Amino acid sequence: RRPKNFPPGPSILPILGNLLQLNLENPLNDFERLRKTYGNVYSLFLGPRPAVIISGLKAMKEAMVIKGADFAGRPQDMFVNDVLENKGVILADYGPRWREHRRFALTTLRNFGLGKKSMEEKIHEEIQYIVKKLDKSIGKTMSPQVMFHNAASNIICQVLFGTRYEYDDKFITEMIRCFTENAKIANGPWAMLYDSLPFIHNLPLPFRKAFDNCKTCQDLVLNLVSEHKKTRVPGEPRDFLDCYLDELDKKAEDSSFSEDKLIMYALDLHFAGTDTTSNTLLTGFLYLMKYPHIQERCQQEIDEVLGGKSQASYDDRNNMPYMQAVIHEIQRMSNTVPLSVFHSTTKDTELMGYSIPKGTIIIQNLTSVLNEEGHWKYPHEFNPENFLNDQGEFVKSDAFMPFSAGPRMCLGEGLARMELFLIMVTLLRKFKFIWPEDAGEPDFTPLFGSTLTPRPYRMKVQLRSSE
Ligand code: HEM
Repeated sequence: RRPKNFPPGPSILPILGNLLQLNLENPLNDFERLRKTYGNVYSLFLGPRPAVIISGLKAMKEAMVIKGADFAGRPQDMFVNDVLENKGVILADYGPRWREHRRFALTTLRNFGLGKKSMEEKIHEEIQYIVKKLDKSIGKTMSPQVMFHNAASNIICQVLFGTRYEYDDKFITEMIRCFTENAKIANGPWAMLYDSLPFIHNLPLPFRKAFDNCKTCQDLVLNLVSEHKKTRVPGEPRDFLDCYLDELDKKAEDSSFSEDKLIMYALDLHFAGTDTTSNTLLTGFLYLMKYPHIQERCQQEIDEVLGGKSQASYDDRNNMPYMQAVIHEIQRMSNTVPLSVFHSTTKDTELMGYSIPKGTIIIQNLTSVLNEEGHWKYPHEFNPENFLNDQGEFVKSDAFMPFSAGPRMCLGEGLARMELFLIMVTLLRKFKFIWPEDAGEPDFTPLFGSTLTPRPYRMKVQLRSSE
């Protein structure tokens, strides 16, 4: 039964809660349907667990920004917590461990170049491998899926492990296989059933695959940690792993750092930095092929601004309002992390007049903000005008929230934005991307999971200089 003054919602069945009201393969349409009936703050029961679904900018801001600390927890007893053994930073509950690890990641990313030229160089180095791959496909069609995943993964690998991997290296192929599978299992039907029906936890059901995948990744990173321990010079860190090992040497008494947390932490960052950026790029190129006139206008602006420069720099974005608008529109429409990462309330609190007890699961329906009417000129269509004013200047609405907002907001936003800009500008400067004539119409219905993934597609690649 709903507690007093709890947000409204559909009637609840014993044991199953509201599971039967959701399409467990992809509940996004159900969330929207229920929002229309119950409003921007409503509740559902995932089995016996109450969850509040927040939609629309006003309620989202009240929860995530104005009352940020009240809503900054993470549930600690769900499928994903069991898979990741309650370690790492993404799922850490609001408190000292999360705060120290988050601060450490931000400092380390900055020390290894984020926000500086050195990170741009690392990204450009990786782009050369993408270019090489595309060069080999000139005049033909190719599938960009693996290429973008590998590239995004390598960029974060350079920071984490001080190395990049060839695109067919076992480390990277195994990691990406595990990540992509787990991203789909994590918000999928078996995870929902696991969260709702505790008695199935030990049964040999398909969700076990996620545990096996996680174990595979842990072993791969464990090997890297062992190698690092042999070759490191304390106090002279080469990468994130070395920095963390240095931190362990300090052995502060009340420190929340430990070697077993390091493995999952590195995995967290690797996963968060790979599946998100690459799926955004994949959706982006799909739109640019669907709308060749938008692709051409980007190329025109890139040519004008870069002129004879050998490569784009991140600062060039300030002179490229159209390209900026296109990248933001791609992020808005690709809606890569549609339900954010589940939060929980850290104390009894209120939202839009409703009472929400401590420990309630909070689901952010980011989709409902990214396409909310009243905030966008064209909420339901791909149109860079959504980010341009009448003078053609780039403007960003508060409702642009693909990285969420508040204390738990994505800590990789800076890196992701730099990657998206440099990769898209460099590739569009050199190549033209064409939807193959025999491929029918592009299908924009994504595959659902913790990240949304466009359906596999092929693209035809042409050199622009040969036009
Ligand atoms: C287009 C790319 C990306 C998108 C759309 C994205 C989106 C998100 C979202 C929606 C969250 C959940 C925020 C919340 O719970 O309120 C998140 C969290 C997080 N992201 Fe990203 N992300 C992207 C790229 C990255 C990259 C490149 C990294 C790697 C450095 C990263 C690391 C993280 C981490 C560590 C968290 C957990 C933060 C915390 O719990 O305190 N993300 N991201």
